[in-house]
Amino acid sequence: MAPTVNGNAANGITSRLRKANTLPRRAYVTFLAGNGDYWKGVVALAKGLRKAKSVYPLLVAMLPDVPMEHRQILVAQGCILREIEPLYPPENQTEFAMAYYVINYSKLRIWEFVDYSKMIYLDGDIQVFDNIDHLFDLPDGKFRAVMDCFCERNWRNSPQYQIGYCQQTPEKVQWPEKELGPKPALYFNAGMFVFEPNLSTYYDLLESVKSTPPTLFAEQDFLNVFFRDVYEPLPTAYNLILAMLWRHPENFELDKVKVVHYCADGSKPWRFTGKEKNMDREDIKMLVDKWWDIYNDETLDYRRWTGGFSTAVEKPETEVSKRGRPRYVPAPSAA
Ligand SMILES: O=c1ccn([C@@H]2O[C@H](COP(=O)(O)OP(=O)(O)O)[C@@H](O)[C@H]2O)c(=O)[nH]1
Ligand SMILES: OC[C@H]1O[C@H](O[C@@H]2[C@@H](O)[C@H](O)[C@@H](O)[C@H](O)[C@@H]2O)[C@H](O)[C@@H](O)[C@H]1O
Ligand SMILES: [Mn+2]
Repeated sequence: MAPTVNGNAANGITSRLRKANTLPRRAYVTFLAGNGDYWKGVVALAKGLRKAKSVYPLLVAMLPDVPMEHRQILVAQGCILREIEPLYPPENQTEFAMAYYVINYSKLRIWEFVDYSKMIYLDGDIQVFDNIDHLFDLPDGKFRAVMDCFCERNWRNSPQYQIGYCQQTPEKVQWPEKELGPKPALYFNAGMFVFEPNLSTYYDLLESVKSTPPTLFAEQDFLNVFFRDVYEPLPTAYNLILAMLWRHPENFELDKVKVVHYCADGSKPWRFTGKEKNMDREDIKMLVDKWWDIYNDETLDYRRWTGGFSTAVEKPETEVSKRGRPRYVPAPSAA
């Protein structure tokens, strides 16, 4: 039986639910590792999707090291937890832009979530301020994500940064084809992307990781090469990398931004001090406050949610998968 929803939303939502049982299954998915404080980002994301009236659940692909206390908090917020095995790149001497990026290869496990036909991946340091469910309706067969920016210091070891080239303003500094060869293909930020889980793609990814020497931006670089031929850029409004505020403000309108990615140094809202470079900007402080408004809004807590069907805590019936690892075959919430 479909979950009860308030008044007039009931019919629309219930009929959507009935259809959902026959239409392809869709969900948002994030990644959580370790016993640090990223779980706060996931709580805010679950509440933000509810506030934006998304009708799709939020899965959390989590490494085994996520402590029970954090798991319980996330389930209480309506998240669907799915434990994944870590995935590491080949042994290497590469200095990642951030040492912890090595765990981000584990994100690739989400291609195995083939009980969903289409998913939107969102980093735990992302917030969705406006409904983006319509992205699920875009044609299949593409990898959709927002273009990144090369101007921040953590790109200092890249050829782009060293010559001052950025794909956000390709006319400002021309790419020197003679000296450096063909211009780099369009490059996306891997903090948000629309994709289709698929087992053969998943196995290709696993094989390709084994033979691809890691580089500066770890799995983000890897994904950019792997999906190069099917990558379709999304507008900046769907993943505003905060550094764009001071690097390329002309490339977007802040009041039209739907998704904010708190990836600039010092911008993680749950540990914000305002002391790092650019963190004293009024727009940064406004966006961090907007994040906290959602995180602290108890009316958005799952247990109190009366705003309509959103992140379903599905009653899993275990089904032993081919590898004997119990996989959950979610069913629509019976609540
Ligand atoms: O200790 C950590 C570090 C990262 N992450 C996850 O990995 C994602 C990518 O890391 P991060 O967002 O810090 O990278 P950035 O986008 O800032 O480069 C995070 O959003 C989290 O979802 C995590 O769960 N625990
Ligand atoms: O493991 C590599 C990571 O690379 C990306 O983050 C970077 C990148 O966007 C740079 O361009 C920014 O300058 C930087 O701030 C930011 O941290 C993804 O957001 C993250 O999910 C993950 O893939
Ligand atoms: Mn991020």
